[in-house]
Amino acid sequence: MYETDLLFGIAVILLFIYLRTFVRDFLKYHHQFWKIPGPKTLPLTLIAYLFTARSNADRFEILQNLSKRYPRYYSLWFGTMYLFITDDPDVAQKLLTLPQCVEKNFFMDLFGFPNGLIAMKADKWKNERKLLNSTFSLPVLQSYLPIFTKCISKSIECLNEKCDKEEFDIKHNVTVVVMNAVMNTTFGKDLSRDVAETFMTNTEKLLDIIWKRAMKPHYHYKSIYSLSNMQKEENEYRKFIFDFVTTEWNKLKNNDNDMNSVDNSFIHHLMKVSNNGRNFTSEEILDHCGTMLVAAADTMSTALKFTLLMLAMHENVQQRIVEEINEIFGEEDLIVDYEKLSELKYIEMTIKEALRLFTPTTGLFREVRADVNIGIDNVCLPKGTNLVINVYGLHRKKELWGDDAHLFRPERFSAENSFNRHQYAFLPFANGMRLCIGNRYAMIFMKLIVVHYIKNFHFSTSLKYENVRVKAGITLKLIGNHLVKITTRRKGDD
Ligand code: HEM
Repeated sequence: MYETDLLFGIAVILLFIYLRTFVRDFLKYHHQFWKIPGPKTLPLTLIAYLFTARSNADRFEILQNLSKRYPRYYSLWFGTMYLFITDDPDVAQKLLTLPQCVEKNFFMDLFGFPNGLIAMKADKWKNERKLLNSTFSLPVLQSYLPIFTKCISKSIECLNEKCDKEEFDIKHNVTVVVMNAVMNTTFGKDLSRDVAETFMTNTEKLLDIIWKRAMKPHYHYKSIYSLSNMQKEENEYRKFIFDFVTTEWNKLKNNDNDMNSVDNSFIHHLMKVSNNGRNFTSEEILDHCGTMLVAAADTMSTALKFTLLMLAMHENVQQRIVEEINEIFGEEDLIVDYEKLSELKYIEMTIKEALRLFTPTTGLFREVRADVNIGIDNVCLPKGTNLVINVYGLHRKKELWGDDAHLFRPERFSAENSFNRHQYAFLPFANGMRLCIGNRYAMIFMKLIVVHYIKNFHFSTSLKYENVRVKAGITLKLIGNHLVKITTRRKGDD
């Protein structure tokens, strides 16, 4: 009896908190809510609607269908949150370039690492970003080329073991090569295969839990979430990553020799910034490094897994890449410096097309800090509105990409075909004020992987393009495995 009363009491209190927040926010936003198109359900109805969906993939589809039903933009209540969602490039451009929209919203607070660039509050972010830009300058990135090449050579040795055999999930190999490259350029350190995979597994699980929490409005309340098993799991994954970064940092900090040996890495460049007047605390250094590892690892491995799968499915594209490699390198062994890398235009187009269809980051989240006019239909968003740029929807819009928007066709990124394209139609790395700091890093590394892998192996798969299904998370996920078969590419195969 006592327990039932207690549970009833808790339920009443929670309902009260919920209704109070909802009524407060509803009074604040209702003028907009009625003006802007969107499902006019009460928040609880929409949540029920989303929850009756069988799976994460269905939920993602429901949200994407809403974008089709309300072209350009719409608004809805999600729990007690008022969301403004757009897949329109003009609106995206306006919002992503406005100082009033530089703040990340509540979803990004869940990411953690508050002193890292991704989740950092806007007031601090502006200066910090200026300082950190130097750690991703072109000379720094060019100096990473030999490191990337070494990691890729090791990866090719591992792939050789799978060559001319059965189909396998390329995920594991991609994970290891990405983690190794990122660890080397962050801490100047190699990882064993096991450690690389464990780090990636913890990262994926952490991001998965953050996403699940974001999708469950009752867990937006810290008091409720802290009682859940998800919170315990999240702590575990976070602790793994935090301990990992702390151990690496302590090793370097306590040993000058070690610090000198990593003079070509993010931590070294960060210390240079720190010694030049902006003294970072240990906490800030750990958050910056943790952010870089997590931000780089999951996004790049997602992008690469989809790119390789697309190559395996599109023989004609692979063939065109082989021709490009032959044109640029002839019969010589691959020695890929920055100039040669810049000449690999078709590989770049291929990666961009994979990033368009399978953008690792499906949405961008912001909070409006002062009332803003979105620049069309005289819509004004009040302070506090949560913005979502639906990048996945934007990248597949027929109005922007043509009737064949759903097809994998790298040619749409040729210079002539891109000439008239809206600057904000393609946002895999965001754009505007909080553009991804690692975008050039990612493109260099991914191009290098593709040129080496395709020079060495022919990719195929039994999977069919028309059966590819995805689900959203912090990064996009394929439903099923990235199955490929690789065979040795011999001279004359092309
Ligand atoms: C294919 C690979 C990548 C993709 C698709 C990607 C995507 C993105 C996107 C969409 C954002 C903006 C997030 C937002 O506005 O909420 C972002 C920010 C960021 N990314 Fe990347 N990223 C990639 C690779 C990398 C790499 C390699 C690094 C570091 C080595 C990195 C570090 C960051 C950081 C630190 C931010 C926060 C920037 C800021 O707010 O100033 N990313 N990334």
